[in-house]
Amino acid sequence: MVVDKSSEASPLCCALPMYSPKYSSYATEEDSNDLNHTTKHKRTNALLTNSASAHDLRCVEKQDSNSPRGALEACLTRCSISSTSSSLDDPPPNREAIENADAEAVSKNHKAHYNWRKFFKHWKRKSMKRLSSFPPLGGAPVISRRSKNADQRIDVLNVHDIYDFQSSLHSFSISDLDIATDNFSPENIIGRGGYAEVYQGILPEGKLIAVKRLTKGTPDEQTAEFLSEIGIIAHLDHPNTAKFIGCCIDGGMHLVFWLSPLGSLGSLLHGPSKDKLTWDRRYKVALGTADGLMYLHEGCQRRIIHRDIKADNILLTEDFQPQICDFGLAKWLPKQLTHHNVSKFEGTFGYFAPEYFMHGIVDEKTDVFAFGVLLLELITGHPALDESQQSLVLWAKPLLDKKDIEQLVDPSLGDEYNIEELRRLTSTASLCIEQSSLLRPRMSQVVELLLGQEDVDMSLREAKRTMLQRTYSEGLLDSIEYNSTKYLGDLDHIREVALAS
Ligand SMILES: Nc1ncnc2c1ncn2[C@@H]1O[C@H](COP(=O)(O)OP(=O)(O)OP(=O)(O)O)[C@@H](O)[C@H]1O
Repeated sequence: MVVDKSSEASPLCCALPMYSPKYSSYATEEDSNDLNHTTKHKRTNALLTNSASAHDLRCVEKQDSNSPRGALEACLTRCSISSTSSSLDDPPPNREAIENADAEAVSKNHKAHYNWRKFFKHWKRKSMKRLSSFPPLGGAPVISRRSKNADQRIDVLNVHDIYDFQSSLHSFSISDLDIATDNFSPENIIGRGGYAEVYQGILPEGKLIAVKRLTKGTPDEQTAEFLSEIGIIAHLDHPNTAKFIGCCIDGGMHLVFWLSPLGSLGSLLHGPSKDKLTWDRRYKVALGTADGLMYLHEGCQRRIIHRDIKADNILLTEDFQPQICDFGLAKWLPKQLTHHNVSKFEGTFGYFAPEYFMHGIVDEKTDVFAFGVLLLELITGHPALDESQQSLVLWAKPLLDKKDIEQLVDPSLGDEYNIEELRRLTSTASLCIEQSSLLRPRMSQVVELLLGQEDVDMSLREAKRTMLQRTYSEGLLDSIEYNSTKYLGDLDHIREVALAS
């Protein structure tokens, strides 16, 4: 096997060629109800093939270095090069079993299984309490070729290397978590998502935790979700991102976070405790979420696109500091790429940017669009899609265009809001939900807009004016021409296809 020297060596730092198939059909929809509640979450998967088997996921994502899991797998594939001298005692994959199948695909599949089994087994064996699991993004260990002699022994990144990084992450045993959650008692369930059940728990020293136990899908799908999420969150360190403290791979896949005592913004905004969300707190949530998203897009070593920004994925600390959570769909975007094309259609209805459901395009601006919808939710108190599937964006847009902003304010706030802050929130929301991604601000501009930096607002509006002039003189630009009616039509079409399958 040849080591690909063109790619970086860190399991979390690979920059392999991008795989960008076009999606062709929409297949499944899962409803999930957040126990904290009320917002109806819908996740759709548009699949290249007609089933979402783990094999499909692996085949698609294995080549996708922008997925943290893909990058981790690429690293571990390299680890397998030295597996003959490994001290691990797993048997190699059974070659006979794959003879009658598509040899290449199945053998890749086996290798991935083998690598992950080996990794997890080794992880458990270390029986370490301190989990020094993943190297920091900047400190990529180097893959080196020790010899090119006949036996092709190559000294590559070893599983041990992955451990030799200091980290404050904790490796929990299943009994730790059983004790903390009272044997995963249903009474301790605080949230349910498309892939997981989340339990609250308490550590012996009295600290409160949230244990995300991956429950849906096949073991391979759970592994995929686990690795995708862990590949991102293990590197995050910002006041406005969820606080990941460790994991457990006994008896299933578990991610452990500090508990956010108020649960999700969605559960509060659309639940019985809505009155806690005063205007000041809403404004704080808007600013903090914008800061967290700016950190993901512009402050991390690699651009991270969250892909599922929504009220249910914003947790709240006891002082209403927002924390972005659920990085199961997140993608890295290498510097040299303007955007990423996804092959699977995933996310949440009501928050999709037009270019995402038209062309599968994912970049920072798709998150910006979703953030705009979130701002509208904060202002209006309406969900992104209501029970009759009405889109908040389409309801709010005419009012935003007419600057009839007071009509937008959540009636439960009465007159208890700051008109200047309302202006900032509505004008920012209006820019974020522009049909054309080019006209949407970057998150750093969003933060400035929310803080009242007029010049950003002016420059964005000037950009829009220029673009419109060009549009009329040079023929209509698709993105501008893509109007609300078409947006609604496409949204309906996608919904119909998803529900029909
Ligand atoms: N650290 C935490 N503290 C408090 N509540 C939490 C925490 N993490 C998750 N939750 C609750 O659990 C819910 C589901 O969590 P999460 O979104 O991570 O699961 P998921 O299965 O990945 O969801 P999705 O279907 O959006 O992908 C959240 O909306 C929130 O209500």
